[in-house]
Amino acid sequence: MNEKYAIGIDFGSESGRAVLVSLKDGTEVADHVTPYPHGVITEHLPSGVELGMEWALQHPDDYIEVLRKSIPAILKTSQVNPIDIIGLGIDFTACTMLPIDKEGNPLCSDSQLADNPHSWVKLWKHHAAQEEATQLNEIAEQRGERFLPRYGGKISSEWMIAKIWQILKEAPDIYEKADQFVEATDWVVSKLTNNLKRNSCTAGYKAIWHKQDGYPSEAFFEALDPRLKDVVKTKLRGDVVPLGTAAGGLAPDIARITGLTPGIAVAVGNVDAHAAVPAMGVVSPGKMVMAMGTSICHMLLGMEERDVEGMCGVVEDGIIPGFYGYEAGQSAVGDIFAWFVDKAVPGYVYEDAKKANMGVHQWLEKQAANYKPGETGIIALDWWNGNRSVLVDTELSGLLIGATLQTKPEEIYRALLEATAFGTRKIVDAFHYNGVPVEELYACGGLPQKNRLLMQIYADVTNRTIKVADSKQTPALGAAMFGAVAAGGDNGGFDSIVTAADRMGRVKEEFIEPIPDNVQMYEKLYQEYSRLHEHFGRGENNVMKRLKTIKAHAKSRVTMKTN
Ligand SMILES: Nc1ncnc2c1ncn2[C@@H]1O[C@H](COP(=O)(O)OP(=O)(O)O)[C@@H](O)[C@H]1O
Ligand SMILES: O=C(CO)[C@H](O)[C@H](O)COP(=O)(O)O
Repeated sequence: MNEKYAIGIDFGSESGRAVLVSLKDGTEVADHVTPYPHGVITEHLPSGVELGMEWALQHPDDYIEVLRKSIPAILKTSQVNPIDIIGLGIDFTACTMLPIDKEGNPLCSDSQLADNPHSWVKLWKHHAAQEEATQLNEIAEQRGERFLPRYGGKISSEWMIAKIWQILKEAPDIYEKADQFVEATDWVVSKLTNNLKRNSCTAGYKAIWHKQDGYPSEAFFEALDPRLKDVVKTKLRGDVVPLGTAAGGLAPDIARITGLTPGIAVAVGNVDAHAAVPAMGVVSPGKMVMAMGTSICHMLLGMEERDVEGMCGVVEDGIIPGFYGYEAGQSAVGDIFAWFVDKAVPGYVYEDAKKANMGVHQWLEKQAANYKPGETGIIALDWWNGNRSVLVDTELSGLLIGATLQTKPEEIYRALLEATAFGTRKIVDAFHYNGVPVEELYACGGLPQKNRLLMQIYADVTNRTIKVADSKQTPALGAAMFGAVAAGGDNGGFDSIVTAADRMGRVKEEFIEPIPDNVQMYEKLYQEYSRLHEHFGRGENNVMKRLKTIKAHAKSRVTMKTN
């Protein structure tokens, strides 16, 4: 039999990346990135319609553009015969969701509805449904809903039900017109196969679905809003199927635009961070996988269902069959560094970086590496995009403390790197001291490849060894592995994701080890971080929320004046 291959496509926040991998050993034969033409839509729709605060949308055509561009590109570079490509899998940011009509078309592609922002794809980091999430949590708590502890005590505004409820409240006509609400990962798979299948991973982590209990009861939805009573039977209808299941064969029209063979197995959708776990060879407890990019998702396997404060969720078989999959996360990490570089760095840094033939991030990293832990005298809270774990509050915001007239940009940059590491330490501790041990860390995503100082700080702050992915596109590799599982062992693929991980998953040989002196100093700084975390994060001082309210009032007064 010829060597067999699979394709994985990782749909990120800014771009989609496809890889073609050999099923012999997971070698990435070719990869290609397609930036989304419309990027993340935060201020106004392409037609000019203005968006509110905390909105983040995407254009669904951009996902199809990734298929159209990246698949032919990897076929061309690799020169692999399409006959030997037996499976395809995708992973996506989540909860990234959209309303579709009866034919499966996004409502925003209807010109009558396109000017309504609620007809568009809501990206995971759309945070404008916080009011709904807060109310949902209050009602769930009053009713003693069993699902709440499985989500660390709080359902996030990033997730499906809060987003659907926001649509219902603010655009009841869009809610009415939506035949279904779907995760973007399931929608793209439906375009690939002409078959809409809901995957158990996004349903479990993002839509409060449980393997034994199903979705929350009608009575719960009715308590939220009587109009939501039958939302599960109507707009969330359809079977929920396990990861690695084949959604169907590749549709002929997609085969035509991509150059792939019609009918090859396409796996049901998956989530980016979750797909990365088997791609690093992680199929057992004790190993926390961090998908480190614009944000961080922390993934961990456990043998039993435990309550952990502020985790995003625990889902049986949610990552690897046979285990409880735990997820937590930080809603901004690389994005915080990007904010600093784009919006707050003085011009001379750009000039010096240019003279040194370096990027601004690299230049700042090099300067920041000259400081010892504690030497900057500053500390930050990493809440530039709210807090996902353990506080689960998107209304929180950033804080920098200790700056003086002598503070340099590289010191602030270092403090921001450290703040994100402290945020991860909170998450590690929350699991480790609540019966889900974390012995070592595994890192993938863009950041471990880009910033060595950041990775050393993470090892020092958490006092744990970090193993780094040996793949350029780890989630896409994982997605390809699920594609090969969907194809099945008899067709040259695999019978289980564990076998696929054994053969194809990998990490680099060199590990990042904590440095004992740094560990000691960071322990002190972490205590300071924890004090600030409790003070500003648990209601002792709600200044961040008050500032947001003042801002909203001030903004509405400006709008009134200009109208
Ligand atoms: N040298 C660097 N050090 C730290 N962060 C960086 C560096 N270069 C880019 N970044 C940040 O990395 C993030 C992109 O990460 P990446 O994993 O490539 O993307 P994504 O999260 O969309 O998958 C951006 O937020 C960017 O600001
Ligand atoms: O919540 C998620 C997964 O559960 C998002 O997909 C994730 O945070 C976005 O990832 P990235 O920053 O790597 O694009």
